[in-house]
Amino acid sequence: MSMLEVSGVVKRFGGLAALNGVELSVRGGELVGIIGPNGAGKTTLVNVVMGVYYPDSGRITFDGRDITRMPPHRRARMGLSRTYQVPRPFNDLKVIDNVAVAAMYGSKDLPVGEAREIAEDLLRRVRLAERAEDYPESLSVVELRKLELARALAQEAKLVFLDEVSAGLVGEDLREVLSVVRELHEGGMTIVMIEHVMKVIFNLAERIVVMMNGQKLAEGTPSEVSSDARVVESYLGKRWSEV
Ligand SMILES: Nc1ncnc2c1ncn2[C@@H]1O[C@H](COP(=O)(O)OP(=O)(O)OP(=O)(O)O)[C@@H](O)[C@H]1O
Repeated sequence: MSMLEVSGVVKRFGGLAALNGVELSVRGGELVGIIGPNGAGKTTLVNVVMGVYYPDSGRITFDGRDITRMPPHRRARMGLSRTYQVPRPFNDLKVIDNVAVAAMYGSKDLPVGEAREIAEDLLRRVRLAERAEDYPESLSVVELRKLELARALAQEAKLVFLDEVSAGLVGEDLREVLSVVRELHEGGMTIVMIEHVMKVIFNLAERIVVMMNGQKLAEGTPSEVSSDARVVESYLGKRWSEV
């Protein structure tokens, strides 16, 4: 059974249908990639699943419950989480406390000591343990991305959306973040990666959903999608290795 099921979701902003009947299904433990050009509706899809906006029509279920009109904090408590394109840590808190605060947010009566233990464990999982006692302003871009990941996972996440976790990273930094994502996936986390470019997720995602104009244009394994005629014609016009 799917962990997350998005069916027929429409979200309009004025006259524009940012989402125009989107279908998405994610099974527990999967790593799914969502790609598409600027304005395809990727971020709006994340926002609608997280409850930032309610859809104009359609239905969203998570863990067997209809969450279409559930408030965001209750979705978070059910284990839905996300990272943001632009990390927003608390700069006056140490790295470990940034994660501990995220663990305490919304969960009733979690003692500080336990929140710090959770934070320590998460920092190890994202390979940031050695920076635990430092402040966010001293972190590099890739380290900030890892902090953002740890914060997103802190509330007992079951499914996490990674919104362009690779943005601005190249070479060793890109490989490092992607191997952290791979390890989280291997540890059982359900992950949906939103990316601009296919090559970032080609070797990582089991399944790729291509979005275009608020709809799903294609879906399949990375090799199926990259040889799909509709995708090549309407989205690419160039070789996958270039996008
Ligand atoms: N709050 C909003 N108000 C009005 N229009 C919006 C809003 N959010 C998104 N849109 C519009 O909806 C469409 C889809 O935007 P969205 O950000 O979801 O695309 P995207 O695929 O995430 O693109 P990008 O890769 O640039 O982030 C765009 O035309 C955008 O301008």
